[in-house]
Amino acid sequence: MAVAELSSSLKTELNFSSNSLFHSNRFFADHRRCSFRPFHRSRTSRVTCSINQVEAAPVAAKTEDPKSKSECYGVFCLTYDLKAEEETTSWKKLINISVSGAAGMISNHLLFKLASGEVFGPDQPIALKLLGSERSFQALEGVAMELEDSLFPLLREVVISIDPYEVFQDAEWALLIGAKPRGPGMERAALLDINGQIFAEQGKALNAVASPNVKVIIVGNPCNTNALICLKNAPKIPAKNFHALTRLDENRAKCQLALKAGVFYDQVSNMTIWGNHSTTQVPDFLNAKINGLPVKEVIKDHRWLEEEFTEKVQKRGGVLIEKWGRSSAASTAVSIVDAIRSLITPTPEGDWFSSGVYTTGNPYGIANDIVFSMPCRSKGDGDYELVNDVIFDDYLRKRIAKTEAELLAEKRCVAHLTGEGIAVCDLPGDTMLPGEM
Ligand SMILES: NC(=O)c1ccc[n+]([C@@H]2O[C@H](COP(=O)([O-])OP(=O)(O)OC[C@H]3O[C@@H](n4cnc5c(N)ncnc54)[C@H](O)[C@@H]3O)[C@@H](O)[C@H]2O)c1
Repeated sequence: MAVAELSSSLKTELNFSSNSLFHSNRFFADHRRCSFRPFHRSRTSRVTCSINQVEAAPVAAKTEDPKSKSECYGVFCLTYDLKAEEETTSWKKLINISVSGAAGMISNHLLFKLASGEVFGPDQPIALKLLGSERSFQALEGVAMELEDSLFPLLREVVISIDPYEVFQDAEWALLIGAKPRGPGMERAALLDINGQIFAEQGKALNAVASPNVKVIIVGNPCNTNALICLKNAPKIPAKNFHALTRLDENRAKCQLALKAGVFYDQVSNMTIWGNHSTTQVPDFLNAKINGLPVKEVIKDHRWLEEEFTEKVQKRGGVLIEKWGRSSAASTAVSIVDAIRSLITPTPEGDWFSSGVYTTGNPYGIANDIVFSMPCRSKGDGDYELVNDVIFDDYLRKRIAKTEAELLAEKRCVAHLTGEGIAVCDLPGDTMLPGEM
């Protein structure tokens, strides 16, 4: 490049930079008054944009010529001149929700549920901070465009980036979905390592920039061990705040019991998934209830419960992949919504829900220092407590021991990512399903 060209290019860059800064500051002032920020494209590989949404009240939209603002994007170029008194006073304080793997299939369902208000409520404005991989960045822009076109009043801000430190800034919820799929012939140990590294990095980023009480739901597989890696790399965040998603398994188990008993699935309660989100998981029919009665009193076919039911739930994901040609996305998104709702609304009296949580001093005698799915209850404050009144029999104990052994082996296999020394991979058999566990 000729010197003259170079200097002109640099000038343009500098102009762009100071221009962006100017817009940023100006709009930030607007943000404080009106609770929104405009799109801003930085010169790095990251793009940050913020959706401007306004309350339903008709307000004059002050538009500048979109073409004159090269850094803004579609609707983000509009600056709505809301008067302070027109602010929606009934809305709660905005919450920051970070989602990784935001251009993936699960997120494609989940983000629209979050933005619509069906998860956090119709008076809860949200900011969505979306993390993608370098490869999926363009698709992430497509996601932002679709969110933009959906005109969700509660969606106040959208950030898209490939930098977890940017996306997790002040996150109050982190929904970690992005992970590499298990390729054909890939060893489980290799998957644990590849995805473990992603979750180690994201744990560090959460530790550095997220809200200290951020609630983290790990969906990307193998989710229990990814959750363990993530929490070990985020020592400032309480280990109790990390969850591995086993709610889809709980939902699947409820559905199978309802089908067998000939009742609608809302009659099935107290369903625990014990252990790993893998084919060693234990759907607990001993403690589950149908119409308030123990399952074994309603379904007399105990052979079906022990053999067919358990295997059906364990392998449901694999069967679905065979039918669909891809892993479950919509029902997974629904189960993430269920998992969040279970933490922000009080658990109905006598019932519980399943979540993969950190084992420390649990009442069931399960090994400490792993992430294990167990029965939980919540007061609706984002926290949970373990349920005490569950019973065990030999069948249940034997099955639980198997899934526990698998998780302990997975833990040894990722010791290099949890700061616990040299990894030793002695995984017991290949129990996970390809593509989904
Ligand atoms: N726990 C469960 O119940 C459950 C159920 C279904 C699927 N899953 C798992 O969820 C994960 C995502 O499933 P999907 O169907 O949405 O997959 P997908 O392949 O459609 O999407 C994953 C996205 O994550 C992105 N990604 C990869 N690495 C990333 C990183 N380091 N940071 C940010 N983004 C990254 C990819 O580019 C892709 O866009 C998979 O690991 C899958 O096995 C878990």
